Amino acid sequence: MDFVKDLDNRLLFAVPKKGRLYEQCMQLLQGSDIHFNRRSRQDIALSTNLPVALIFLPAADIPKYVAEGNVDLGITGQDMVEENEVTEKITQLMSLGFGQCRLCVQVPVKGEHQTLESLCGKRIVTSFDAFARKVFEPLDAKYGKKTTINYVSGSVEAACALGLADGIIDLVESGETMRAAGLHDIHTLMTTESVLISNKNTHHQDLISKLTSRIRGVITASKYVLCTYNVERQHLDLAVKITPGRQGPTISSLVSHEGWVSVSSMIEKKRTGEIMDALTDVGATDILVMGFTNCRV
Ligand SMILES: Nc1ncnc2c1ncn2[C@@H]1O[C@H](COP(=O)(O)OP(=O)(O)OP(=O)(O)O)[C@@H](O)[C@H]1O
Ligand SMILES: O=P(O)(O)OC[C@H]1O[C@H](OP(=O)(O)OP(=O)(O)O)[C@H](O)[C@@H]1O
Repeated sequence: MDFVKDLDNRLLFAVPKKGRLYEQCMQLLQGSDIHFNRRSRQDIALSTNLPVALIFLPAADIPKYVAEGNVDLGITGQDMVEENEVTEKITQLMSLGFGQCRLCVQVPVKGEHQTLESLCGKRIVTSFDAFARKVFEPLDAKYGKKTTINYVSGSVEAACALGLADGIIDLVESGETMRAAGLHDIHTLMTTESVLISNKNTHHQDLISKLTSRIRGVITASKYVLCTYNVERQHLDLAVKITPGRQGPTISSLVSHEGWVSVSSMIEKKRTGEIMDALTDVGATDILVMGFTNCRV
């Protein structure tokens, strides 16, 4: 296939080729009806139903490609955007609600250096060397010291045990990797999650709006469920307070039961149990909760 020719006029959409964000990105693309066939080991896949080409890249490189206009749209971590120092050069379209973790300075639990000041002038190992410089350069200037910052691309937590570092800067989600390495965090530099970003001068604004709206629909659908129930009209006010909906509930009369209405409302998925209990308490019956895979609300 002549990819260069086939890429002409397509929106180039960079997604992580592996790692922590990969699976959820693939689910997001599927939910957004962006169809493609990716052949084994190929890093470019043409969409079969939209003028889009998916470019599979390391998450760490995506912010630069987007900022420089090599691709139009991308999914990566907010941490990667800041590490690449391109926050001002890209448009951040939306947070995607996965890949949530913290970027932390970590040291051995029983180590000699337990504060940033104490680490100043010592050795730091990290994949986030720009962040590390931002933290330690001001301290170096203040204390007249020179902190050594060494870049590694992965398994950062091993550095202290190997005697290569006095502290590290890396991501923490559950904290399992950190604890397994005998480390604890002494300072959080940022909290992060995955983000959808675009190039500021892309010629594909209309298509980006369309894709953004599809992706927002999938994310919203994952957070909400549709709740329907019947309730006596005299208790409707109480019930509506429990399920106000995003823009007010839909209410229709129940022809077969005089004085009763049927209510349908979106509710937050994580509050389902609590809401069903409260509806039962105000006399609602036939309470049904249904998930949906996509929406435009
Ligand atoms: N443990 C985690 N929990 C949640 N999100 C994470 C976690 N680790 C990384 N991320 C997010 O995923 C992004 C990519 O990290 P990941 O470790 O997958 O990178 P990678 O180096 O491309 O992959 P790999 O580790 O497979 O080489 C990070 O920038 C961060 O935003
Ligand atoms: O707090 P936790 O839930 O244990 O997650 C944190 C770990 O996840 C990431 O690494 P990943 O497993 O993606 O591999 P890597 O070290 O090769 O980047 C990150 O770099 C930490 O090592």
